[in-house]
Amino acid sequence: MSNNYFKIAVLPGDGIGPEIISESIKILDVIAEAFQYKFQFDYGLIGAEAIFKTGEPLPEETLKICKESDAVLFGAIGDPVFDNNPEAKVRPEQGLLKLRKELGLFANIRPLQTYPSLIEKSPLKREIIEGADIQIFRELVSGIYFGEKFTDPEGAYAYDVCKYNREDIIPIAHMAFKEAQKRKKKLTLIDKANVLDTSRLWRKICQEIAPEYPDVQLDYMFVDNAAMQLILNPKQFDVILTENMFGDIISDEASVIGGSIGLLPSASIGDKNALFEPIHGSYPQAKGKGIANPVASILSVAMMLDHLNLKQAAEKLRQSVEHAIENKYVTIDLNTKQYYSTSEVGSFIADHIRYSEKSYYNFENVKIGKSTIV
Ligand SMILES: NC(=O)c1ccc[n+]([C@@H]2O[C@H](COP(=O)([O-])OP(=O)(O)OC[C@H]3O[C@@H](n4cnc5c(N)ncnc54)[C@H](O)[C@@H]3O)[C@@H](O)[C@H]2O)c1
Ligand SMILES: CC(C)[C@H](C(=O)O)[C@@H](O)C(=O)O
Ligand SMILES: [Mg+2]
Repeated sequence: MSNNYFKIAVLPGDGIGPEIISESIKILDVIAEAFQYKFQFDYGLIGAEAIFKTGEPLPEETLKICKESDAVLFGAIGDPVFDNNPEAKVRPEQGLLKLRKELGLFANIRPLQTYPSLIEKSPLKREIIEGADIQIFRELVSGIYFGEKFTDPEGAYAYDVCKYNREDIIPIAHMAFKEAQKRKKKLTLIDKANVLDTSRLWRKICQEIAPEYPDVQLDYMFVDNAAMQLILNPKQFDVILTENMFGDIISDEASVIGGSIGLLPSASIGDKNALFEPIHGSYPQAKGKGIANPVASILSVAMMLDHLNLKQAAEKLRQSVEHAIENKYVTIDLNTKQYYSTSEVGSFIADHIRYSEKSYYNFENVKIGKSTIV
């Protein structure tokens, strides 16, 4: 791999997945041009679309493309056909879970921030959310999602086992401590240690590791209280560390602070591979309507650029997203009176990158619509 050529596996998936991924590809095309990189896009089937076409939620070919990539760009999966049928044995979500496991993506990082012009869009009060800035570290390949499961054929009972090994916890705990060191030096482990053995193992291991990070304050919070504290006083959090299912739930909740789940990106990191996806799902009600917010996917691209060490491009992309948001160039989830389509928002961000990247286009002020690029 030369340092300006990258193989990107692209898995659009279901529902709004293809629409938001198109915008991310639009952005990557502009970044390639502006910064002189080359991205090779290898598309793969996953989720319901893959089941309909191949019978498998994660075809071998898709897994191969992902394993050979420098990064995976993932849209969303899930379809009401399966959501509404509890008897379905083959399900779209199995594709994503298998992919995470096969690629060893143990750490799912979900950053949350607020934007000044969107403060009023959150149902929470300004003084509560203004300045909130949280990084959630969610363990992604163990716990109840991956434990033994069983459904009695008669339908009398079913179970899902939640199991954690030390080795599942140690690497992500170190990552979270290191991230806290770079930030406000506060790490909150969210668990249910008053009830669950697995949670007590998480606490024990975090206590063992903590002395290696003497500058980081390690706090604990039970998940039920955390669900309340997140919307009562989100600014008390800096870095959050938690297990798989708690992380899934509290990150959707945390998205309310930012104004829309359509803004929240994520990075799923393993030792060899990495995948970038919004935290939201396939939002099937919006499929094909051009109303989905593409920003979560576009910011996932920014996380991907960081991961590929293309820091300048990542920074430019984030600035361009902020520029769109500050200029109220947003989808309907963020402004029901004046809004733009999925592709208009993507194009606005792409144009801002294109025309403001002075190293490539040597001019200072270009007008796009009502906004001046500076
Ligand atoms: N990573 C994934 O692919 C992923 C994540 C979550 C859910 N799912 C799947 O998605 C399907 C739908 O699940 P759900 O309805 O619980 O969750 P969802 O995230 O798809 O949608 C929940 C709500 O969030 C809002 N929303 C989501 N994405 C948005 C966007 N880009 N722009 C604006 N608003 C947005 C909408 O109001 C929507 O009704 C299910 O099949 C589920 O399994 C997949
Ligand atoms: C679709 C589902 C398997 C997935 C999860 O629970 O991890 C989703 O909710 C997410 O947050 O990425
Ligand atoms: Mg989720």
